[in-house]
This record gives sequence, structure tokens and C-alpha cells, in this order.
Amino acid sequence: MTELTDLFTVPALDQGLRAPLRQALDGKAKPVGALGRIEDLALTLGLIQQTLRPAVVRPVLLVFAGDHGLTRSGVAAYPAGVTVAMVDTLLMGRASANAFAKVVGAQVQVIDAGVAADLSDRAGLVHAKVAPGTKDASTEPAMTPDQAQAALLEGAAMVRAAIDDGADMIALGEMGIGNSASAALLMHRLAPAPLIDCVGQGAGHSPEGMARKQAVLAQAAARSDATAPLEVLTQFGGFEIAMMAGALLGAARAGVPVIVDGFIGSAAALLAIRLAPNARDYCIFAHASAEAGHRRMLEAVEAQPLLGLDMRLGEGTGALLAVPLLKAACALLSDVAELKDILEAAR
Ligand SMILES: O=C(O)c1ccc[n+]([C@@H]2O[C@H](COP(=O)([O-])O)[C@@H](O)[C@H]2O)c1
Ligand SMILES: Cc1cc2nc[nH]c2cc1C
Repeated sequence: MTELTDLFTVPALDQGLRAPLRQALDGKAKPVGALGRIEDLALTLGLIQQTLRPAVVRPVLLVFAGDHGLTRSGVAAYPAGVTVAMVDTLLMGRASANAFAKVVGAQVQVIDAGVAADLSDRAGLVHAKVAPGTKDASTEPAMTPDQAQAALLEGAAMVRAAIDDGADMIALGEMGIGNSASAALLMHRLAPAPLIDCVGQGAGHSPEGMARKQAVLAQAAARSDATAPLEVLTQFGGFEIAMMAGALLGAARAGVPVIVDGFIGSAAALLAIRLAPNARDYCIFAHASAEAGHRRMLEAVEAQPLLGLDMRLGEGTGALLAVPLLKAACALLSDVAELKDILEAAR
């Protein structure tokens, strides 16, 4: 329990380097402010890493996988078995996330946070299963309070191991059929926002499928009036979302920047921020997902995403595409000449 209290204690970001970083950016060989939000990104990274020379050399993507009991009530169009099939694809290096990771030079780790199938024989998989999937949140709590806490702590342990191995940037991804339904319920209670504004297509839905998803989620929401973050997580799931939130808090506590992916990743970030508001300052929101509700969720955490590519895949694919922007922001501070030298040469 003490460990959990520790996890929720994220120190406020030290703002001491803000002025020197601004000055360094203004002093680079370019018109003041001409690199727009890349300059803001450089400043953010400098503050998080507490240096005038931030670096993103070893980015690591953690992909948390989990199954959702809500799928038994028909919230997802794709079969629940796709979760384990995609875990295997990720382990084989053949998922979109692997392809993008290769392009941007990131390492990928796949974590069983709560997949229903027994995956103990899978080589290369990080085994952190809290339970074989959540319960159906439309009829009962998704998990027990103990399981919620265990998942948060596992996520933090996972990120600590990655940082000990040299990771200087953590990207968070997920795989879990049905998890856009859990994420919608979390957003509904934690943003907060009307449920109807939180429910989107997920991986895809027919109009009838959407109507069923909305009805099932209304039933889930009617079952519990929870608004406290830990209780909301316990009621609505899921294990991979809990683990992402724990990982985010662990990274923030270690002063390591976190790239948040799409709708489900942002729900995990929202949960982490409601548990420890200072965690917000360690997050970089990669992209605006095409999932309805994501824009509003981003507003709830006062985030302006870097990219808008109409993506809604998950796996951390959007987070990975933001990595080159982060590297460019670092290179601006480390590699670019000084404006004063340019002006002198121009005299
Ligand atoms: O990241 C997003 O914005 C996003 C939006 C919609 C769906 N997804 C992915 O699709 C799955 C969830 O969709 P669903 O319909 O099964 O709830 C899950 O594996 C997510 O990674 C991801
Ligand atoms: C094939 C497939 C791959 C995914 N990756 C993340 N969510 C997904 C959902 C589906 C259906």
C-alpha cells in the first residue's frame, strides 16, 4: 500500500531551467520562434530531463495487452481472439508498431497485462498477467481493487526496468479488443464528459454495432456511480490501461518523458493524471486519434497533440511517429549554430 502511495507522489516539474532553455532556443541560428512547437517540445524535454541538452537516443515502446469481459456483451466488432493473435504478431515483429519502431529506431517490448489465453510459453513476452482478462463491466466490476493496484504497480515496475536498461523515452502502446469501451467509460467519469460523447467506433462498427456498444456502456455506467480514479478503474477496467497508467507514473517519477498514443493511451494518461496531477507535465501527446471523443479527452488534460493523421490503430503507432519530432527538438538544442554568430558574419 505504501508503494502505491509512493507511485501517486509525482514531484512538480522543476521550472528552474525554463528561462535558460528559452534563451538557448531564441539564440539559435533562426528567426526567434521560427520552429514553432518544435521549440516548445525542446523546452518541455529540457525541463523533464533537467538539462539544456535533452536527448532521445534510446526510445522504448511498451505495448500492454489485455482482454475485456465487455466483449462478451458485444462492444467490439472484431473477435476477442484478435488480441492474442496480435500479441503473437507483435512478438514476431510483424505488427504496424514493429514496422514503425524500426523506422524511428525504437525498441519494442510486449507485455501480457491480462490476456485471457495462457501465454506462458511465449518467448520474448513480458509476463505480468494480473488476471485472464477483466470481468464484463456491464454486469459486475471489471476487476478487484487489489488487481487494480497490482496492475498499476506492475506498470511502474516495467518502466523502471526499461529505464534501468537505458531507455530515455517511454512510448506507451496497447492491444486489447474491447478496450475502446473501457476507455470511453474512464473518460466519461474522469474527464468527465457525457457518455455519448465518449463512445466511438473503436476498431470499427456497423451502425447496429455502435448502438449496441452505446447501450452496453450505458448499462455499465448505470451500475456504478464511481468518480474516484481508482474506483473508476476497478469498475470499468482494463488491465492494460491500468498498467499504462502505472508505467506513466513510474516514468514521471523517474523524470523520463512519456509519449502518449491515441484514445486508449490517453484514457490511461487521464487516469494517471487524476491519480497524480503533476504527471501531466511529463506527458507528450503524440496525435489526435480519429476515434470520436479523443479531441475532448485531450481538452480534459489540456493537451495539444503533435500530429493529426486520422489514425486509430493503437499499438503505440502514433506515439512512435512522434519520436522523430522529439529527436529533432533535441537536435535543435545540441546541433544548431548560434544566431549571434550568424548576425556577426552578416555585418
Ligand atoms: O489508439 C486509438 O486511438 C484507437 C482507437 C480505436 C481502436 N484502437 C485499437 O483497437 C482496439 C480497440 O477497439 P475495440 O473496437 O475492440 O474496442 C484496441 O486493440 C486498440 O489498440 C485504438
Ligand atoms: C487486426 C487488428 C490489429 C490491431 N492493433 C490494435 N488494435 C487492433 C485491432 C485489430 C482488429
